[in-house]
Amino acid sequence: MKAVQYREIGAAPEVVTLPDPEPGPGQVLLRVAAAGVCHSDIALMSWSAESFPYPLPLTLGHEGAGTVVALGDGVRGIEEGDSVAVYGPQGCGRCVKCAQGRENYCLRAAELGIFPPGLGAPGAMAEYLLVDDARFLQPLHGLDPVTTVPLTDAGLTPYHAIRRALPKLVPGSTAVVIGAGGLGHVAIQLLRALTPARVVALDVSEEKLALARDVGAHEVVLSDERAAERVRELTGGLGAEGVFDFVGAEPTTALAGSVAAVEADVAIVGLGGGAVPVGINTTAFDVAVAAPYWGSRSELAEVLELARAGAVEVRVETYSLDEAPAAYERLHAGKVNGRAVILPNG
Ligand SMILES: NC(=O)c1ccc[n+]([C@@H]2O[C@H](COP(=O)([O-])OP(=O)(O)OC[C@H]3O[C@@H](n4cnc5c(N)ncnc54)[C@H](O)[C@@H]3O)[C@@H](O)[C@H]2O)c1
Ligand SMILES: [Zn+2]
Repeated sequence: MKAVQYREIGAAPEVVTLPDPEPGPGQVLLRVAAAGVCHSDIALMSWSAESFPYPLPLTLGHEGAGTVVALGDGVRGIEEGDSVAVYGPQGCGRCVKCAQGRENYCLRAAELGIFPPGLGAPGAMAEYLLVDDARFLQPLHGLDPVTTVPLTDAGLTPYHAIRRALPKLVPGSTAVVIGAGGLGHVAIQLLRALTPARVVALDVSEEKLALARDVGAHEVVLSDERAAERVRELTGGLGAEGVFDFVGAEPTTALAGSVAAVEADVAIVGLGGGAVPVGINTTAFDVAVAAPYWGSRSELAEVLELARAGAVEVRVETYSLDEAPAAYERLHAGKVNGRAVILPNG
């Protein structure tokens, strides 16, 4: 089969030919219909050899959806021909987080060498994907795999972050979304569907601001040195009760801290390495700052239900497997509008 691999530290991803995988006991083989291109992969591919956490070569793609084509011994409850989305986080299967279906917070998995597809284990940017356990598969029930696949990360991650902040997002409140990219443009829609908050979206690109407006942001603000002041003005000087930073770099985490209202919930989702300056001497007391990671299995099921109800619609640009390296370049250059999705089987 053909697959997209990150093979060498600092090199661009490459399209290679690999043996077709076969399911072992308990495993499920998918013919991949769609694989999402996430900015986290770009962060990952910028790490040094010393800090790179996974074995190379690595088949990319931690957002995957496809059709079940073969079942390993002992797999029950799923049939060949089923169309499914893959829940990415993996767990040890024995800790409290795993029992709760919150494999995203299982810390033992990595210690045991159990990794998510595309983030340590072979990922979805290939014609076929092996999934270790049927409990990580969620039926699509008629959803289009191409527009649904980003929901496994670009939908699930903002959904998890927003759920934490729901008690703060009451009528009259404001939610700020920093970065209206793959995750951010879904976050805006989730905020509109789940909360009465006024949604203010920020980005450095006018095109992304147009997309943000198109998917439901009430206000858009260019993310420049005047942005904090603009957001403060829009909130009558009080700041926002929910702040979601999908960039996470120094300028945006500083912005996130400075637009937070008293008792705000600030979620730093982007992996840009910035920190939020909060303290008792700032204007915002009792701000809670969190760095949420991905989401739970039940939250993925909930996000898929929202898509079925028409509450979220991912904007996608589609590419063939051979075009995947070019799709990563476009994402790196900030040119992807919505989410880039690879179609490994054409
Ligand atoms: N915590 C998690 O579980 C998790 C999961 C998935 C992705 N991520 C991270 O979330 C971030 C977003 O991922 P994505 O795939 O949506 O990326 P993306 O490239 O699609 O979107 C990023 C957006 O941020 C905008 N942007 C860049 N600099 C900005 C600035 N200074 N101010 C405002 N906007 C700015 C870009 O124009 C772009 O629209 C990445 O850092 C990614 O690694 C984290
Ligand atoms: Zn991701």
